[in-house]
Amino acid sequence: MSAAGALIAVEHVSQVYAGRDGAPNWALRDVSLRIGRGEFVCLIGPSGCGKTTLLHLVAGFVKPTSGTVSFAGTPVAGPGPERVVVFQEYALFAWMTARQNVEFGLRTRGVPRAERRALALRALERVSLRHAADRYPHELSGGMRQRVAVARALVVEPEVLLMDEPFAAVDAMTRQSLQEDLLRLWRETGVSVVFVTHNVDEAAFLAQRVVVMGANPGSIRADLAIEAPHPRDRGSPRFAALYSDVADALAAHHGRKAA
Ligand SMILES: Nc1ncnc2c1ncn2[C@@H]1O[C@H](COP(=O)(O)OP(=O)(O)OP(=O)(O)O)[C@@H](O)[C@H]1O
Repeated sequence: MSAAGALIAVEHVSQVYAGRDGAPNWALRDVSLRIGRGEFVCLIGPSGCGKTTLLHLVAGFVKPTSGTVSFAGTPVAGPGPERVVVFQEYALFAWMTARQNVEFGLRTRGVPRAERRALALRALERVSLRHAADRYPHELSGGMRQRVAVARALVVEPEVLLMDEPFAAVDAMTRQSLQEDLLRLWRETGVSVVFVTHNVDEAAFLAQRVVVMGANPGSIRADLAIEAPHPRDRGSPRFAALYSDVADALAAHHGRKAA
């Protein structure tokens, strides 16, 4: 994929912060990554390897120390509705109902009230939460809150969802159903997904491509194509093989098996 043909093109990006001792901390060093339209890519790696930094560069929250980040052939100069971020948790406004939270992004874009309402309800329907539209975040379970966050992200019809460990804070059963829902929404909308996780099972279940990162300096250590079609059956020998491929790539670069 050429840089011009890629939806997201990260070219020789480094991001340096001042460390505690004053020495440079290479959150990312010379990272290049191209992601195509409609791809589902997981970024996996140990704490501190720069996964969130990379996501935030694509989101336009920060500018790289050096190198370039482009989206659809144009340099990223700041956040935009075509690139929305879904955070791990607590990203909903506590004083707004589920529907008002979903409407928020549309309000800032000047969509008229009646249309906003209809679009928000449709987005909540897509995540099976139409019935909870008038509830406040504290009246929703963790899984429901993340469904609202996904509806809020999708309602603006982004080209890419940038997801930062979005399901890390919920229990295992809820997590699996959120993963299945996300795959369905990805299929239905054609949106691209860049999904940060620490979890090998999650990457093996979701991704078409797993980008393995390492720390000190933050960099890409392996880029694995996962060719198995969705839905993937966790009980199958094929899934066990996928899981091992991802775990082995992580272990090869970090000297141990991940969870
Ligand atoms: N704003 C900042 N100022 C200073 N250092 C930062 C900043 N943001 C990130 N870092 C440092 O950059 C490195 C990469 O951080 P980042 O959060 O991107 O890693 P990560 O792989 O997402 O980690 P985790 O899995 O723990 O969330 C870390 O050493 C972190 O301390």
